[in-house]
Amino acid sequence: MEILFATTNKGKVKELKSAFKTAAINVTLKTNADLDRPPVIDEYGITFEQNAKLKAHELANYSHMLTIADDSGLIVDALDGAPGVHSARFAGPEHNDQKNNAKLLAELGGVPLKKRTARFNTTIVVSKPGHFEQDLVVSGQCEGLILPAPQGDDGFGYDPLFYVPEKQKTFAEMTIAEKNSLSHRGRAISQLLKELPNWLTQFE
Ligand SMILES: O=c1nc[nH]c2c1ncn2[C@H]1C[C@H](O)[C@@H](COP(=O)(O)OP(=O)(O)OP(=O)(O)O)O1
Ligand SMILES: [Mg+2]
Repeated sequence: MEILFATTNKGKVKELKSAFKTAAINVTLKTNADLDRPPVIDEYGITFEQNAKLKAHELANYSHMLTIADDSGLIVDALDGAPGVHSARFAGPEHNDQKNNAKLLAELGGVPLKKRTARFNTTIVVSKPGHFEQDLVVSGQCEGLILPAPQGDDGFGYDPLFYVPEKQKTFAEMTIAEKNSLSHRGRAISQLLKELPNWLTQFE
């Protein structure tokens, strides 16, 4: 079976591919990078689910493929839940991972470690062209702390600042398999793998 992962984020692709491989799921995963001039999605939703659906539906319509989309973000308690659904564009129009991390550290300047609690959320939507009312929606969360300085070189996005107390490591200090075993995205993917076979039967 061929599925489109409607994303431009190579880090997400590595994690989903690794999880599918571990679960021995026999799926060929394509991404936006495999399409000819894929649409750029305006993620104007106010929830992760809305944004995941915007991505899944536009790319399903464009590709005519069964399509998965992932909308994720970091929810920081001391910032009243910011950056949340705005995590990708936290640093403004010229955002990138480095600028987003710098902005997060600046906003949390002077906040002691025990008040730097945060969680990641991933919401994944699976859409079949022509059947959007039957979307499959799953989510996962992971609790952690925002460190005052980056630690580790792996991963992407806010990974070097996101510390998981049980592992005494940031996401950027974990292998993909270890991150998937406890991360927001890993948990959402586990739920997806549990629900997908039964969800697919309604289209047989
Ligand atoms: O596991 C993660 N570890 C660290 N950072 C993460 C993670 N997961 C999402 N993030 C960051 C990346 C981006 O700044 C924002 C999500 O934004 P989000 O719109 O979902 O993804 P994106 O724009 O990078 O790719 P796309 O929309 O094409 O799937 O949060
Ligand atoms: Mg995005």
